Amino acid sequence: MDADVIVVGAGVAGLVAADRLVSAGQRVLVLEARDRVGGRTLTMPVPGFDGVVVDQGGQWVGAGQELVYAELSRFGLVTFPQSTGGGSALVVFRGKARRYTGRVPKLDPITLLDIGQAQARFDRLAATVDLAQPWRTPRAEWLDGQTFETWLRKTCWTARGRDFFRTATEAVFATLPANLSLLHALFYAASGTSLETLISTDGGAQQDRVLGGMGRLAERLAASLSGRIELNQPVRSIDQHDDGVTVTTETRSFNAGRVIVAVPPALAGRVVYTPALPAERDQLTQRTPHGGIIKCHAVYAEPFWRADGLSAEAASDTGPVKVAFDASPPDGGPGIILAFLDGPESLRLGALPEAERREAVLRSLTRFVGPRAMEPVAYLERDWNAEEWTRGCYGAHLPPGAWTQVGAALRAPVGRLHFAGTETAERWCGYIDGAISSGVRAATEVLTAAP
Ligand SMILES: Cc1cc2nc3c(=O)[nH]c(=O)nc-3n(C[C@H](O)[C@H](O)[C@H](O)COP(=O)(O)OP(=O)(O)OC[C@H]3O[C@@H](n4cnc5c(N)ncnc54)[C@H](O)[C@@H]3O)c2cc1C
Repeated sequence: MDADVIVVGAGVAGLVAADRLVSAGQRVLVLEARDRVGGRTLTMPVPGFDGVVVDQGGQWVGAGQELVYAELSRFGLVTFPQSTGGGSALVVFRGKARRYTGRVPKLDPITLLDIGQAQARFDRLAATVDLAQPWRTPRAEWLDGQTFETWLRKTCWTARGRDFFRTATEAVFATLPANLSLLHALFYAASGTSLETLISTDGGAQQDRVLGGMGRLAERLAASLSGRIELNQPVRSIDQHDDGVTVTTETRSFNAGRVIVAVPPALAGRVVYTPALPAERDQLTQRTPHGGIIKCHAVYAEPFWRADGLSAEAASDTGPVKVAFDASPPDGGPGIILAFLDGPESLRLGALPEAERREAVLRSLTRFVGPRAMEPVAYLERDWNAEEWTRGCYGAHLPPGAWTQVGAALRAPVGRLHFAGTETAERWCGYIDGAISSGVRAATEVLTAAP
């Protein structure tokens, strides 16, 4: 045996699972396809600015994500508020830009009333979701038998109200409401407290950033697992037999007693299993598509928008950039704007030559902070749709029928195989907090499983 337990995937979920198993005295080996750890978290230096970094993957930690705060503080990593620079946020709706402070964007009263009534109905339904077993939610088949878009068309009184939720859905799920089952939208929101929490900065999921970057968390976890992680080892097949499991990568084979597969379900479905996994599990992995994200950072000599009373936090109902934030370092230095290309826009722009995409992104940012947006001193982007070992972000979403028909296979172990990853989390599904809890849960499953 090469290890008691092999963990496939060195994202936060896999690293946390390995960490907890090692603490419990298990011999662990982590196999990672990439040449780095961290998966969907990745901190990169900004060229030309010593010590300045940007997070090209997951970056925020927010209200209710106690597991992330605890894990960060264990490694001495500190956070600072997203809203450091002050200034007004901006909403560009129907071509009209409006500044606002606080939580509620400045829209006309009828639209705000409509958003309020639809959100209240959504919250009432979300409160009924069984987070551990969404398919057991009251009226689960009815909720799962329609898309979020269908529900919005029935529920919102105004086109503007619908467009608000469409923009919010793209920002949160990186896909259109037409692609989500209503049950999934409700589950995901309840899993992260509420839709409002998911779209909010102060008191919400975008509350704090990590000094030095969120990528440090995976680096610290990996350092404490030193010698137990093999990089550049894409797992191609997993064979279960009477006395253990053989995991085969492109170049080597490894044996262990049990395996934790800590990769998103769609990618887990590309591994060849012997014997074949139960049909329900295979069908699940066929029905967990990813959203689409290109995360872009435009770097300027200074955060010039602050002199205009702007925070660089902006949302728009038209793209290509629909959501932007200030990503400048907290202690002076360059000004950095983070711009998301999400959903179908990310696929469309991802197919363009880099220079054209950059031009489109910067032009889009001029709507938020003016013409100086066109003259960055540096520009970085990461197309997560094109990344071989992610293939779209922020994570998986479930289309109609998937939760109620095959959802039970999401985290059910199969023989000596266990499943982790943020997609399997009950709380903060899709977020780093969910990745942590899933790693802890899978490690506990292994430790309590019959030998
Ligand atoms: C642009 C972006 C912004 C985000 N923003 C936030 C945020 O602000 N806050 C937040 O909480 N979350 C955010 N997220 C989501 C968050 O990053 C993820 O939920 C979390 O990192 C997922 O961790 P994981 O370990 O479950 O999966 P992953 O990080 O995807 O880890 C899976 C690992 O498995 C590896 N792998 C895949 N296939 C194989 C194979 N066959 N063999 C071996 N290894 C394999 C991958 O390389 C990867 O390292 C964001 C994500 C993205 C992409």
